[in-house]
Amino acid sequence: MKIALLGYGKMGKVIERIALERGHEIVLKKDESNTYDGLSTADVAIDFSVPTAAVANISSAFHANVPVVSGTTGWLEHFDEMVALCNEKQGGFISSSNFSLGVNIFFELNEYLAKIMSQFDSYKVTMEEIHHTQKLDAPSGTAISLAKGVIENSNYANWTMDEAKNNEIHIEAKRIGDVPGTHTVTYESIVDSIELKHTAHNREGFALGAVIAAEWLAGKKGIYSMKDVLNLK
Ligand SMILES: NC(=O)C1=CN([C@@H]2O[C@H](COP(=O)(O)OP(=O)(O)OC[C@H]3O[C@@H](n4cnc5c(N)ncnc54)[C@H](OP(=O)(O)O)[C@@H]3O)[C@@H](O)[C@H]2O)C=CC1
Ligand SMILES: O=C(O)C1=N[C@H](C(=O)O)C[C@H](O)C1
Repeated sequence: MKIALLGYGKMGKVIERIALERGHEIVLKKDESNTYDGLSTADVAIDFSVPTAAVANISSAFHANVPVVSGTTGWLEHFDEMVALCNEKQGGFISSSNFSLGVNIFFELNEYLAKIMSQFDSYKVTMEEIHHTQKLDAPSGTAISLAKGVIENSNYANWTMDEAKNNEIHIEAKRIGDVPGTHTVTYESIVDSIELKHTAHNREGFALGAVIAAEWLAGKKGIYSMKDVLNLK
């Protein structure tokens, strides 16, 4: 496939290496300074940029009739707009806060545990995410996805980074060194704790998942998620 990289930072460079290893061609490496020249020749655009650029990048791809795999986080208040544009252009779109196989398995475990724990008032759930000090957004998109997974399968109504009310999930965001991404979901009672934890050792899993998602999306129209790609529905 011909791939346009929208965002050529830490993730873009790992995605480039994995894509080339899998026999793909990179037709555009867009950073803040250059244009979208070459985008329309791509079979797919992979966006790992910054929260303030994702909407313009994704929109540009849909207007160029190029399907999009977006991993950028911190822009999801505009998600519905991008879905509407994708449908208007009859495009293809996969957005995920985390493309790694391990985290998507973690998402399933999180939802399963939330269903079980919703029966027991004696436990309170909290979340912690740890990332590198260069990360622009907080909490992480993965942590927000985890919180949504609990909310959809329990009596919790919202998440917060402040002190949580009874029906809220507290998310603690820590920024330490060059940590790739560690997420912990904890259910605490007065007698014990139950913890789910995912630790990324590097960015390989995120990048491989994004390239596999791009390969899966080829020729498809519509809005999909990693649940579709990994057949986890
Ligand atoms: N879904 C997933 O699996 C994962 C998602 N992410 C997310 O991906 C995003 C990128 O992460 P990461 O690669 O580590 O971050 P980086 O900061 O290393 O890379 C982002 C790049 O985007 C560039 N950029 C800035 N403006 C634009 C623009 N208008 N168009 C294109 N590129 C632009 C930046 O350039 P400059 O530095 O000059 O501003 C930078 O090189 C983040 O939102 C992060 O949360 C990260 C890992 C996994
Ligand atoms: O910025 C990062 O590095 C990461 N961001 C994503 C997120 O916000 O969840 C995914 C991963 O945790 C790495």
